[in-house]
Amino acid sequence: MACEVDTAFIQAPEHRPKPHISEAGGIPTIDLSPLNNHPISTDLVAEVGAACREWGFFQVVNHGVPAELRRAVEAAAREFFGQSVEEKGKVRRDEANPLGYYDTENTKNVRDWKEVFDFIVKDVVVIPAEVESDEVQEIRNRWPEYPPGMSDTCKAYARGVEKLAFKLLELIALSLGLSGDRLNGFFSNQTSFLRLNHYPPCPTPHLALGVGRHKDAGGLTVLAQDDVGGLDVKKKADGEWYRVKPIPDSYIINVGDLVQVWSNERYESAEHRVSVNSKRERFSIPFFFNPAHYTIVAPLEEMTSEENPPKYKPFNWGDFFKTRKNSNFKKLDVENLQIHHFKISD
Ligand SMILES: O=C(O)CCC(=O)C(=O)O
Ligand SMILES: [Fe+2]
Repeated sequence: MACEVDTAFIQAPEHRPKPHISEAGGIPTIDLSPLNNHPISTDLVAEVGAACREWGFFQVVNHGVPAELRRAVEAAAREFFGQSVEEKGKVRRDEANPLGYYDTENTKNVRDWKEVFDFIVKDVVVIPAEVESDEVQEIRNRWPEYPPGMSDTCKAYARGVEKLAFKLLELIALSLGLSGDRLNGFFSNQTSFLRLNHYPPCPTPHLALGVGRHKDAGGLTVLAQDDVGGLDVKKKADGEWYRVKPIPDSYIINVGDLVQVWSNERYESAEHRVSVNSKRERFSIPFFFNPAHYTIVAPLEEMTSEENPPKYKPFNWGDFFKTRKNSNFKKLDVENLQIHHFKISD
């Protein structure tokens, strides 16, 4: 990455990070150890519900993902990104296959100060070949030669966070007054993927962002961050940005756009972004828990009534996902696709 900042990275003044961001009164931390008891404690369900309503974000501790799996994948990420761009470029993502290494992603048409490596949990995932076409395409992981065993390390970690994601899906369903397994059916042929994020130190952290402000498009996200910090979440109530304080071995959970639609806006996906700094590189690993490509997403019947009619028209997840991915790849002159484009006006 160039040392002088390229204008492609420069955020419009209103989106540049402010130097003082509140660390106090941030997103709630929830202890998941009551999950070991049956039935699931109603206090825990209520805590998850309150966090989803107020923030759309929370951290979890005692989540059951073995720490060794996380250590191993963090070490692999460090080794992989430590190589030359030429080496990393051997597993570069392209338009035909969105998996692998990538260092020129745009969020809302501004370039992010980061490099990433994307992979899927299973060996193959089916997505639409083109937007609004019946043809499908199989995508497969691209694994680098170095570090050795990276595919096994990444897959073992993925299976661990996937289990956690299913537990969270159940808690979220219960917190909406639904049966615990109500949302599971959407996730039987997942398009979930994981991303290794590396944010190098940035000479102009006041002008650029590691990831520009955005909402996650899928079901929910299970994120591991290191001890550097930089993730900022916008709170609905006051519109301010709050920095998420790193808690060792915890996970940061956020509900994505699909939960917003399924719940008919009882929960909303929150805007977030990543600030960078000039001194320390930062690593993070999100797991994006996404449904099967053919899922038709619409407010759940149980979440709507005559007084509370559906706020969204049904849409196809595969098309939405594919359109969003294309916009990360290319710089567009228009706003990229967002769920508000499916909103039914009041
Ligand atoms: O690095 C982080 O803390 C968050 C990254 C993120 O929001 C994303 O990749 O969608
Ligand atoms: Fe995100």
